[in-house]
Amino acid sequence: MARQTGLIAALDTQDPVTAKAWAQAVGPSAGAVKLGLEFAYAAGFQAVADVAGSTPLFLDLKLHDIPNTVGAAVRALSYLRPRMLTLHASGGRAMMEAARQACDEAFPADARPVLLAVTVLTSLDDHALAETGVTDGARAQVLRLGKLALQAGIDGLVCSAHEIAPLRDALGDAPLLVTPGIRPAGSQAGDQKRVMTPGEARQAGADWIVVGRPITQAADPAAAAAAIAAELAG
Ligand SMILES: O=c1ccn([C@@H]2O[C@H](COP(=O)(O)O)[C@@H](O)[C@H]2O)c(=O)[nH]1
Repeated sequence: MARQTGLIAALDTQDPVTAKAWAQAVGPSAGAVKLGLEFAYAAGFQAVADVAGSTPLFLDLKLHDIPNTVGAAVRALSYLRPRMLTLHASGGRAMMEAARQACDEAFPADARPVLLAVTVLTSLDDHALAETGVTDGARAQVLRLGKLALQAGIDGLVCSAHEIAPLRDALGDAPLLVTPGIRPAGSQAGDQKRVMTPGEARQAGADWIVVGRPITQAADPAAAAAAIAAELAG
């Protein structure tokens, strides 16, 4: 059965007014807004809540620390009621289990966020990954960390669209697959290395694509988001 692919708009800025304007612009096209390290560090967590408003919040904090600290952090941010929350799979099984346990304890059952484990950042190619000591390539590492994350009770994975097919072969249909590194045809890749277009990611079977600068740096962010949503609709 064909999967539906939704758009998450990454609102990477330090300015709450800009973020709010972008959130309104993408509202008709995006299923969630993503606020992350840049915005939270610059503007604070109350601004995160304000910008998201009633739009589902993808809170991209990429937690990565010892299990006790990550569990405590998850409890501390539960008041924000994120719909999705990220952590790094490379933090290990115990860290991910601590995050899952904290979610189960700190959130009401019907408001538990979807926990997403970042496997290999989409800004890394095989060469950059080898410099960190992982020498068998991004695909193998995504599969390794993806399996570990699911064993630890994580709901879904952040990966590039290139890894969707091998992940589905290995892990089946259940895990939610969320793919940044998305570039509409003709747009700049910038620091992203493992990229696909929105249409290619949809064909590959992404549940969600994450798109930032191709929307936020466009002359008309609302039109850019609408064009991506149309490409996803096929
Ligand atoms: O592997 C990852 C994990 C997270 N991201 C985040 O997604 C957006 C992408 O923004 P673009 O401007 O479309 O490149 C950004 O917020 C990253 O922090 C990622 O790119 N790759």
